[in-house]
Amino acid sequence: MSVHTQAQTYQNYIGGEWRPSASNQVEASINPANRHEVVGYVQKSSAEDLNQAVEAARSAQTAWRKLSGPARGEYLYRLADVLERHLDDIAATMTREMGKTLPEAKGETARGVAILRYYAGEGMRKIGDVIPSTDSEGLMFTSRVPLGVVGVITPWNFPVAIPIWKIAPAIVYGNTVVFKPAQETAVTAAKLMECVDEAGLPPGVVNMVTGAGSVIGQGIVDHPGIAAVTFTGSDQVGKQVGLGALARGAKYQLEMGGKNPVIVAADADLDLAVEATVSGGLRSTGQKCTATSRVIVQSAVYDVFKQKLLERVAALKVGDGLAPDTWMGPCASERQMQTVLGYIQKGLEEGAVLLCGGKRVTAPGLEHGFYVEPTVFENVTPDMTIAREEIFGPVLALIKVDTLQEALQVANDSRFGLSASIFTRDIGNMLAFIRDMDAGMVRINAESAGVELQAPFGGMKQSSSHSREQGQAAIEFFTAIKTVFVKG
Ligand SMILES: NC(=O)C1=CN([C@@H]2O[C@H](COP(=O)(O)OP(=O)(O)OC[C@H]3O[C@@H](n4cnc5c(N)ncnc54)[C@H](OP(=O)(O)O)[C@@H]3O)[C@@H](O)[C@H]2O)C=CC1
Ligand SMILES: O=C(O)CCC(=O)C(=O)O
Repeated sequence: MSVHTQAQTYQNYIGGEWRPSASNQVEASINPANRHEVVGYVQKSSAEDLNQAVEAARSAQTAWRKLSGPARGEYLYRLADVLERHLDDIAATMTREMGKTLPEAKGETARGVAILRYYAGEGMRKIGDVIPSTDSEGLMFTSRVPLGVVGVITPWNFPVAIPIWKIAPAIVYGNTVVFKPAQETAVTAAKLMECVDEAGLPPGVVNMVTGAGSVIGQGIVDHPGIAAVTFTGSDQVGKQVGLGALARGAKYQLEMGGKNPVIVAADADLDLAVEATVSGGLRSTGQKCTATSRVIVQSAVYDVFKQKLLERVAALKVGDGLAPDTWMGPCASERQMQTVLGYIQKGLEEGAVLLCGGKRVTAPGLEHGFYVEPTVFENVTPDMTIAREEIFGPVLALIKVDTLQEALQVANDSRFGLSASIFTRDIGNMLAFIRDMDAGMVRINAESAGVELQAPFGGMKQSSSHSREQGQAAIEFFTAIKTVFVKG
C-alpha cells in the first residue's frame, strides 16, 4: 500500500516557469525510511525538455553576464535569505527523500545558505591581474569571463549543498545554468528551485530538468549549447561525462569517488580517533565521498581501539531520520542498500571477519525501509574488494599494520585520493602524513568528512578531474581567462 494522498507533483523549472515534461510522464520519489511513502512525483523529462532549458539559459545569458558582479551577488544574497526562511521545510524534505537525519539535513541546508553568501561576496572580488608588459607604453591585464551555459549534474547524497556549491559560483561569475539533479532527490531540488523563483532571479538564469541520467545527464554532456559540465557522482559515470565533454571540446569538472583512510597511530588519542572514525565513517549512513572507510591501526593499540570502536558502534541508534533519537538513517535507495549488502557479502567471501552488523535491519517499524546495520570488519587486507572499492554505506574495514610507514603505504594503495586522516600526537608523524599522503584533503586529528566551503575541495588520482571546487578555487572552472593588451 502506498501513502501518496498528499504527494505533490513537481515540474521542471525552465525560463522562470514551471513546466511539465513533454512526455507528460512522472515518477514517484519515495521515502527510503518507508518505501510505501511517496514524497512527491517528479518529471521524467526528454531531450525536448532539455532543449527548452538550454534555449532559456542561452537567452538569459547575455543580459546576465552584462550585470556587474556585485549586482549578480545581490541576487545570491536574496536567494540565501529565501533558502534560510525555508530551511526547516527543505531539510525535512531532504530527510524524507534520501534518509539522512534531520539535524544533518538542517546542517546541510544551513551550509547551502552560507555557500550562497560566500559567493555573493565573490561578486565584489577581483577578476583579473595587471601584468607588466615589456612594452613600457602598453597596459597588460587579465580579465575573467563567463563560459556561457553550464550543465550541473549532481548526486543524491548532498541534494542541497552540492547543487549550490556548483550553481552559486557558476552564476555569480556570469554563467547561466541547466541543472539536472539526481532523480532520487528531485523533490528536494524542486524546492530549491522554488527558492530561486521566490528570490526573483531573472528567468532562465537557473533552469532545472529532472529525468534519467542516461537521458538528461547524457543529454547535457552531448548538448552543443552547453559550454561546460560540472559533475559529482560515481567514478564510472564521471569518466563517461569527462570523455563525452572532451569529445566535443566542452570544459568539464568531475568529483567522483573516495576510499578514504584514517590512520590511528600508536600514540593517538584513542577516544578522539574512535569518535572521528564513527562520525566520519557512519554519519549520513556512510554516503559521503569523503566518508572514512579504511581504518588503518597500528598493532600496538589495535585491540584497545577495536574494543572502544565496537562499544561506540553498538550504541548507535538506527532509525527514521525524522525521529529525534535516530543517529543513523537508512540507505538512500533500495539499489544503494543492495549495493552495500553486496559488498558486505563480498567481504565475507574474501575472508574478512565480521565484528558487528552486516545485515539489513528489519526490526518492527523499520521493515519497510532500506536500513543496513552499522558494520565493522577486521582482518581486512589491502587487496580485498571492501578495501578497494567505494561502498557508500555504513561499513568500516579495519586493517592492522605494525609501523607508520606501512600505514602510509596501505593508505596510498588506492586508485582514489580524496580525503585522509591521521590520529597522532607526534609532529614527525603529522609532517610525514602531510608530505606523503596522496589525497586532496589531509586532516590531522580530525575526521575525513566535513569540508569547509571557503577552502578548495577535490581529490588526487581518480577521485577528480584534478580541478578543485568551492572557495576561491571555483573561479578556475567557472570562468575563462582573457589576456588583454592595450596601447593608446
Ligand atoms: N562522489 C560522490 O559524491 C558520489 C558517489 N557516488 C557513488 O556512485 C555510486 C552510484 O550512485 P549513483 O547515484 O548511481 O551515481 P551516478 O554517478 O549514477 O549519479 C550521479 C548523477 O549523474 C547522473 N547520471 C547518471 N548517468 C548519467 C550519464 N550517462 N550521463 C550523465 N549523467 C548521468 C545521475 O542521474 P540519475 O540520478 O537520474 O541517474 C545523477 O544525477 C554510489 O554507490 C557511490 O559509490 C554516488 C553519489 C555521490
Ligand atoms: O564531507 C563533506 O562535507 C562533503 C562530501 C561530499 O562532497 C560528497 O560526499 O559528495
